[in-house]
Amino acid sequence: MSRRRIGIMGGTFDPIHNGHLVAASEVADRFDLDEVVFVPTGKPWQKPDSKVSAAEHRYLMTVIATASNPQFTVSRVDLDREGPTYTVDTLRELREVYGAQAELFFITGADALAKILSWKDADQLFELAHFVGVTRPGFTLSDSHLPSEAVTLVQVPALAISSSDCRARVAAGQPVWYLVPDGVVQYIAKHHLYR
Ligand SMILES: Nc1ncnc2c1ncn2[C@@H]1O[C@H](COP(=O)(O)OP(=O)(O)OP(=O)(O)O)[C@@H](O)[C@H]1O
Ligand SMILES: O=C(O)c1ccc[n+]([C@@H]2O[C@H](COP(=O)([O-])O)[C@@H](O)[C@H]2O)c1
Repeated sequence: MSRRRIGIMGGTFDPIHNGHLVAASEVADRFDLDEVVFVPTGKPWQKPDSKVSAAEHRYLMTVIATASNPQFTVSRVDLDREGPTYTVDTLRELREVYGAQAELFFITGADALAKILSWKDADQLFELAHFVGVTRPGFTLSDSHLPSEAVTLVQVPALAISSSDCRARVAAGQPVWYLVPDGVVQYIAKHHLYR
């Protein structure tokens, strides 16, 4: 049996937007992945607490956004673990879930990749998964600070969308249609998020 190839898309997803989905879809195609698991962060310790929406809202928006794609799944590992979210823990837990034979590919945008050496136990991350850095408008994609065999850089269609811009648009009464999936637009309105 061939080894399963699993992409991991970690993020705060406050809210999940089409930039996340396009990046995951593109990497799934290039790397011939069997599945991409979206992992909403529990406590993103490098973002200010007061600014992050309740975990269950972020989880449900991620489920809604990914529901129509048979290759996409959502994991609660980071939401259900106590304390700050560290990717080193995420990768260890997902290794247990998917088994020793699975190949794991952790997907990060250019901004996240640039900061990866500030993550907990950064030196161990590259033994736990292969890292895929994707282009993102406004950021320079580089792996010169990282071990060369551990990272692959991939160009994805440029979507100049960020969660912070989506939140600001909702707060200002501007539309987020076509920046986030339709179901997420409706979820945000129904729960009065970002007002
Ligand atoms: N438009 C995009 N294109 C490519 N990658 C992206 C894009 N937006 C986010 N990412 C990547 O997705 C992952 C999760 O991002 P996150 O949930 O923090 O969204 P964000 O838009 O960066 O949020 P915020 O604006 O609140 O900081 C990160 O690795 C990030 O680099
Ligand atoms: O492990 C860490 O210390 C660490 C620090 C910052 C971010 N991360 C992970 O990077 C991913 C993207 O994070 P963010 O903050 O850009 O949404 C997400 O899976 C986070 O858990 C991980």
